[in-house]
Amino acid sequence: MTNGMGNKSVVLQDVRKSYGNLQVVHGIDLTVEEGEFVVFVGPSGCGKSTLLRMIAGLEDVTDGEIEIKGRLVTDLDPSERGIAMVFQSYALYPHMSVRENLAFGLKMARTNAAEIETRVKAASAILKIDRLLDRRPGQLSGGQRQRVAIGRAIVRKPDVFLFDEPLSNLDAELRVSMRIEIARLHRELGNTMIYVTHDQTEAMTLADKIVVLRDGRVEQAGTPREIYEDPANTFVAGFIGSPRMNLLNARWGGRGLVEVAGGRVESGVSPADRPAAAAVTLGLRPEHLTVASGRSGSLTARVDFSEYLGGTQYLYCQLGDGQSLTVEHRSPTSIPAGEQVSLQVEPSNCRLFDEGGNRLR
Ligand SMILES: Nc1ncnc2c1ncn2[C@@H]1O[C@H](COP(=O)(O)OP(=O)(O)OP(=O)(O)O)[C@@H](O)[C@H]1O
Repeated sequence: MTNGMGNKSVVLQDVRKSYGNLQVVHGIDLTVEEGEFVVFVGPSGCGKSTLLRMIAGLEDVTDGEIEIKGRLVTDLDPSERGIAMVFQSYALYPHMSVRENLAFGLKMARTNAAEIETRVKAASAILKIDRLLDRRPGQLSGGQRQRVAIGRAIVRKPDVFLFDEPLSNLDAELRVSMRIEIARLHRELGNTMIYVTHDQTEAMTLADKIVVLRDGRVEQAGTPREIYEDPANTFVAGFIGSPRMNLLNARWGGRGLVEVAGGRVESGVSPADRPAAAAVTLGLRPEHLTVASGRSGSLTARVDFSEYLGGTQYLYCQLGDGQSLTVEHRSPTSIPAGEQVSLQVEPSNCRLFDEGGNRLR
């Protein structure tokens, strides 16, 4: 392992987890840098929470090693790992005041009273909950409870914050404001944070690095921009982005051309040794398709349904061969259902994948 490297905060080496005969995490290697905000994202059941709980020490590791700040922690108790975790359920003590909730962990760790007072004061100022200190959790809104839960993590001055879907019990508006609060907190504290969510907007907006998981494996890890612009496979391409990337069945036409639904699209990609007419998947993001005038585009589609959202319009279309296609249309003139449209795409915006779903470059 990387003892004493200093800039590595959390290192996972071939981490595996099985419940009985069922393996749910299949050998994950990951390095989280000091101060980095890393988001684990993926569909339900992909193993995000299990992975986070293994880092926290709340779940045994079946195989592999976990290191935090240069220290091997695989077999240490949660309290010995220098981490603090914030749960979706808040996990506050209902019979204690906010002040007592914040102080409780420190009391248990025999921190002296003056120090507890200082830390509680500092944390409640950061989270703007100073005026709620004498209330009980039952007298707080959901957002305020989550602030207290985060405050309880802050007072412990952990090396690493672990968040398990902390905003999923909040309503849509509150989620947005708490998301911004968490981003601000990260900027102010500068700690390493690892955050689990199935919400791709949270992943895109909060992360320095997104780790996309599926079935207990890492599909891709990278900056939000890398994940969005340079997806490694059709799973990542389809998972991140809303509305999702169009993934069209197509055939390789040679010399950069892709044949799809009777049209030919210049893909800008020329993968070596692709036999002519080999099946490929053409990935086109809705915002990269533009409605061309007349028939000058490379694809023709019929608009089945359209949604007007003010600044933009989503066109749900069908290609000649029945494949569906979503187009994000940004123009003052809206296009009604039933219309035939000619669509154009820049070669630099085409993403090509092989039959196994892996990216062709
Ligand atoms: N105690 C357990 N016993 C058996 N299987 C479990 C146990 N806990 C989790 N699993 C299984 O492990 C897999 C990963 O679960 P995990 O909770 O980590 O997924 P997740 O990605 O966090 O999903 P979600 O977004 O739904 O919370 C799932 O298939 C789940 O059914």
